[in-house]
Amino acid sequence: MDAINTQVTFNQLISELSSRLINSEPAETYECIEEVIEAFGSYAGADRCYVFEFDDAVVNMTNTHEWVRDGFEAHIDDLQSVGIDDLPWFFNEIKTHQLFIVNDVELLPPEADAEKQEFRREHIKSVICVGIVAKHQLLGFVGCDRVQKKHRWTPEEVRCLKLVANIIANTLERQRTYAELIHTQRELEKANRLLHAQVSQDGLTGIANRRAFDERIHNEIQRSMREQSALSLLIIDIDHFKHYNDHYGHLQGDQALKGVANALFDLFQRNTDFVARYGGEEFVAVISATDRKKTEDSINHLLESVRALQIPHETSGIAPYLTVSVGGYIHSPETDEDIDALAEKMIAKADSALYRAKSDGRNRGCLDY
Ligand SMILES: Nc1nc2c(ncn2[C@@H]2O[C@H](COP(=O)(O)OP(=O)(O)OP(=O)(O)O)[C@@H](O)[C@H]2O)c(=O)[nH]1
Repeated sequence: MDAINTQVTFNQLISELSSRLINSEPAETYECIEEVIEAFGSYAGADRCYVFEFDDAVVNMTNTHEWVRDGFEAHIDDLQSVGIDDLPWFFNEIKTHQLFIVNDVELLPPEADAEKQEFRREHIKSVICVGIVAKHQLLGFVGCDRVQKKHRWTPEEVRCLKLVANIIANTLERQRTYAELIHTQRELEKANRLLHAQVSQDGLTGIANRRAFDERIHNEIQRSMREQSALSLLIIDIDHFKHYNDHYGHLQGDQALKGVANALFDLFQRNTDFVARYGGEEFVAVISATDRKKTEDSINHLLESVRALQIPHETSGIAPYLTVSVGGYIHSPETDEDIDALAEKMIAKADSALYRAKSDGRNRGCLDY
């Protein structure tokens, strides 16, 4: 009667644990497996119950879960990354039959000498292990030991341990699939970030391109509405760049564009600043949380930093080196302005200020507000 009661209790517990495992989050799975082996260990009157997992190459096995009866020695720390060659007979049995039953360690055959020595070292008298197999792949095994005295494993205990191995196999398989899914998801996110960086970057100069500018100006307009702070937009255009190209050649023209882009990039380093190549020999800068004085200072700094590059431009007619003209517009937003319309208006205003700077003799800036 006692045996029947024990069996009923075990079956109930295993059924509860397997439904918990089905619904468990990956973080809870570890704990659930510990409870499953504890349930089996208690049911089978074992002194120790454990799970080993093989590595991908199936050359090493690691004790990943262990339950020990109170007062018995735990071995999990000694049994990390154990070579399967250390226990060849055992491994062959598990691989071939997915089952290893020893009622009396002292009666192991001579070819299992390595196993006998190991079991003696761990004071094991009887041992049973069942392979954990998922999708025809041997992932590891679950087993238990009797240390105090020998035990003849019953067919019912074998059946129950096979059930436990099956539950663990499904759980590990699910965990692996989950880990693979997370890995794939991370790879995709990384690829997307890279792609986004590529489509937002200007191929020649390496700074942001017009597409990135369009996105940024919209975000900055939203921010300036939220924070009720002024926003400046500058359009920067290289003076007489056609003459430069005609005189020095297109390749050197490219180098000059890179030089100007780097100088602008170095200048607009604040988090709230942004610079992009707008197209051809035109650049744009967005300055957030600013005011008229700060914007004028920025314009003067950038005119000066391009002059300071001292890129020779013999055919400029303005200076012996490369210069730029700047058109700027500073806007203090109302709360409910149309963002697209405002972006267009800011570009048009900065563009007409640039036109004035060009008409007034170039190598200078004009700011509208
Ligand atoms: N090397 C090089 N030149 C470019 C590139 N993109 C545009 N350009 C040249 O930039 C020049 C722009 O000429 P324009 O629009 O007439 O302007 P500009 O000569 O600078 O005259 P202003 O702006 O009025 O001072 C053209 O000669 C284009 O070929 C580029 O990627 N590389």
